[in-house]
Amino acid sequence: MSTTATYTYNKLFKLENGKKLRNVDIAYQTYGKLNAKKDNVIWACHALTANADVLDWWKGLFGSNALFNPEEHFIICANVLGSHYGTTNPLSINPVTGLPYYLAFPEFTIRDLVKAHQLLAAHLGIDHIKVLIGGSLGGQQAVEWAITDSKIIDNLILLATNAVHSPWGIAFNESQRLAISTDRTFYAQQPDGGLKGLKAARSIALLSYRTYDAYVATQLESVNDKTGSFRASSYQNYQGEKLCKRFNAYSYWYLGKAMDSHNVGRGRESVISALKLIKSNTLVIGIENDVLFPLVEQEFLAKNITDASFQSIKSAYGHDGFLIETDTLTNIISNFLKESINKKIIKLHKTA
Ligand SMILES: CC(=O)SCCNC(=O)CCNC(=O)[C@H](O)C(C)(C)COP(=O)(O)OP(=O)(O)OC[C@H]1O[C@@H](n2cnc3c(N)ncnc32)[C@H](O)[C@@H]1OP(=O)(O)O
Ligand SMILES: N[C@@H](CCO)C(=O)O
Repeated sequence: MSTTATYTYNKLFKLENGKKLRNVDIAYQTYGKLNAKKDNVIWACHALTANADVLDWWKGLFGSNALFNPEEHFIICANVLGSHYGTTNPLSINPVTGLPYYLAFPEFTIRDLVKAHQLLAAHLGIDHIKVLIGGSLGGQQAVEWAITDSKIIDNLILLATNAVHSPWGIAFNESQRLAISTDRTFYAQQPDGGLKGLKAARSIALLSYRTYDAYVATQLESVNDKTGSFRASSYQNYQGEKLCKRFNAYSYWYLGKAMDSHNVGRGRESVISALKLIKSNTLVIGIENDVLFPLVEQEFLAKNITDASFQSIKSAYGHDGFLIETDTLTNIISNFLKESINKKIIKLHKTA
């Protein structure tokens, strides 16, 4: 059983920067049924350009016959604030002006994305999450959520993510915004504004999601006599155009800024003391040749979250491997969840 729905938060939604949004829509999908004990919730947080349909974009890990399946679990995934897929975003109508926001949309942070999803959880009557999982920007949300409300999360799974977005990551995002800003249609504020810029931005982003080896494996020329029209060039164009067919430049611009804002130490004693607030049983997974979120960032998370273990995986894809290496991830995560049950049994014996 799957449900696609939108929850509208009718009160003023106060952002971290103090600005307010009215009537925030939160688009979400659920799969399966909440059991009587309300202890089978799997909440997936999506990354930069995905949507609420986790069974579609995380096939292999989510789906019938997969580890996270709707027969056994109540799976929830919500589209993030500012994104293109149904949640309030820069193309939404500003109730004050009656016109789309475009660049009048307020900037927001990862904490705002989490706050919206916490409101949705309250609306759905979810007060206990068996597994909270996310990769990349999804992992940034999951770690923030766990810091603010660890007691409701039994198991936290963080993939290819970090505690603070790095100068390197911010530089990639800024380069993408520079590409969008060279497209004058972006400032015309129309639904398809900035699409040429978005195409270039995705092409830049791809370089951080893939690796040298992946390009050699998939885009190497089979002949030696070419001086132009290279496969790698065609691939960059194709990938840019593919995103433009399903996303908008304004959401992309704002979501990159939200990613830049990610710093679990902001307004708290320190990054480490913020991570220490997480009491959930935690698994951190990194990808060996991830150039955007290098392993050192996941090692840092695992070292400073009290009850955390760390695993690294290999992926020819690099960073995007967290979306693709679902067989390996299924093995690692199912072992982690089995150990989590054992830990619970040991704890029960100790307290009995
Ligand atoms: C409505 C929706 O689609 S919703 C959301 C879907 N997306 C998401 O959820 C975001 C997360 N997903 C992703 O970022 C990506 O889908 C990933 C990382 C999982 C996989 O990326 P892909 O682009 O599928 O893989 P890859 O990098 O191997 O590229 C393959 C594509 O490039 C094309 N391609 C490969 N080489 C070339 C080339 N030299 N020239 C032109 N095209 C090429 C392939 O034909 C293929 O095209 P297709 O996507 O139309 O089938
Ligand atoms: N490829 C991912 C971003 C990488 O985290 C996406 O487009 O959502």
